[in-house]
Amino acid sequence: MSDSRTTSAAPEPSAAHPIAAETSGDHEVSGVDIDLIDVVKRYPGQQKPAVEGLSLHVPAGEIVMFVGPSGCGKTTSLKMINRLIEPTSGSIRIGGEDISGRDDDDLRRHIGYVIQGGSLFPHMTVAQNIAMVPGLLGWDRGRITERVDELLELVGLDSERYRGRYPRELSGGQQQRVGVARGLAADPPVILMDEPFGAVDPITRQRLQDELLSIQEELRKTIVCVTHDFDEAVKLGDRILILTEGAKIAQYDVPEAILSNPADRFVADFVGAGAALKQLTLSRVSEIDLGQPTVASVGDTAADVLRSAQAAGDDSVVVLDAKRRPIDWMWTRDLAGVDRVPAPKEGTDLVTIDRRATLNDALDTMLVSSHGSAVVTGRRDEYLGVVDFQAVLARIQAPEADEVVS
Ligand SMILES: Nc1ncnc2c1ncn2[C@@H]1O[C@H](COP(=O)(O)OP(=O)(O)OP(=O)(O)O)[C@@H](O)[C@H]1O
Repeated sequence: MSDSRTTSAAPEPSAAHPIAAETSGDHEVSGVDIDLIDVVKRYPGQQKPAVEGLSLHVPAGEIVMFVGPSGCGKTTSLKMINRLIEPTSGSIRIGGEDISGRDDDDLRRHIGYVIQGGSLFPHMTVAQNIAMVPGLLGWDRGRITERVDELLELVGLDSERYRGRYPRELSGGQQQRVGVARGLAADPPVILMDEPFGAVDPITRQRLQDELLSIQEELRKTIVCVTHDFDEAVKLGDRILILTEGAKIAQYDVPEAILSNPADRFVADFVGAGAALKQLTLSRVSEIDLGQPTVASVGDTAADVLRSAQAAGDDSVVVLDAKRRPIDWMWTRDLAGVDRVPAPKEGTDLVTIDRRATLNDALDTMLVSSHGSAVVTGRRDEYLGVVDFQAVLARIQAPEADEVVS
């Protein structure tokens, strides 16, 4: 069953600032604790409660993933945290404050909510969608404009280009990014997500997940996220909550513990036969020694670049832009006949991987790369190096990886 962390006592409410930031260690935690105490939800006309007495402690600044079979009560449990659904009994505390006493509209303005597809208002621009909650909270115009630009940047969209667009003028992945920006807009300490990346293709999904991890590294919100995808839960979750029918806790623990020590047969079945392989999802690209092939900028003298590449024994060169973001990955043979390093050809879309991506993601990306390896980026897409199969294998076979891949 659940570990001791599921039943810690709820903190005392602070009368002055019930939903305020906490600090822990080196990192500023902007999230707050969430506590569910014996929460029951019985829908009218239903024989059995959808949620039969859920008690749960979500620590400030962590991502907790809710998983479990269809109909087990994940979404009902999530929506009770922002009172989109009212519990039949029990209590919920956010930052120590019992939310039943709060005005529900006001509560929802202080809790981010991100759902599948972004659910943007079609008649509003990107900027208007993001600005909605800050507007309702009475922020002044200048502060809102600044915030919209900052958030678009944070979710990887160029503000100039996208702030005036309507949702129909965006791809599914971009709409989802705007949905995340909107959820973060008023800087809420708590963000609830329901299948946030369910509607996008696997590569976009992977990028959005990486971006969420990157944002979380900076902001340390408390995030509760429902997913159908167990791999996503392992990748994103500081903890995973596995529920059975009636939102009963089958196991609540860190991903490593669930994978290596499932609490019972139900969890073992749920985790599935590929548990050892899934552990690849626990290792990140950032743990790997990256290769450092020759780099160049557009316009560099080709002969100089070739000489450096040959001296280093490289058969390819990574081309960076002025902000050190990778834009092309050329074979040295293609430099032989030119004077200067050319700009990437029209339509070149270099596939890169974020350092927070998992080794599973890295293997997927390498398989579609013509180089058989992948260019790795860090904060704000800055170039870090290159990862190849040998490096991934070396990581998996390293002694310290034994407990990860057993
Ligand atoms: N408005 C409602 N009225 C009556 N029953 C409902 C209502 N909403 C949900 N239920 C029932 O409550 C149970 C839990 O539903 P919930 O949507 O929370 O499950 P879930 O785990 O999120 O499911 P899924 O993974 O399929 O989205 C289900 O049996 C569902 O049929």
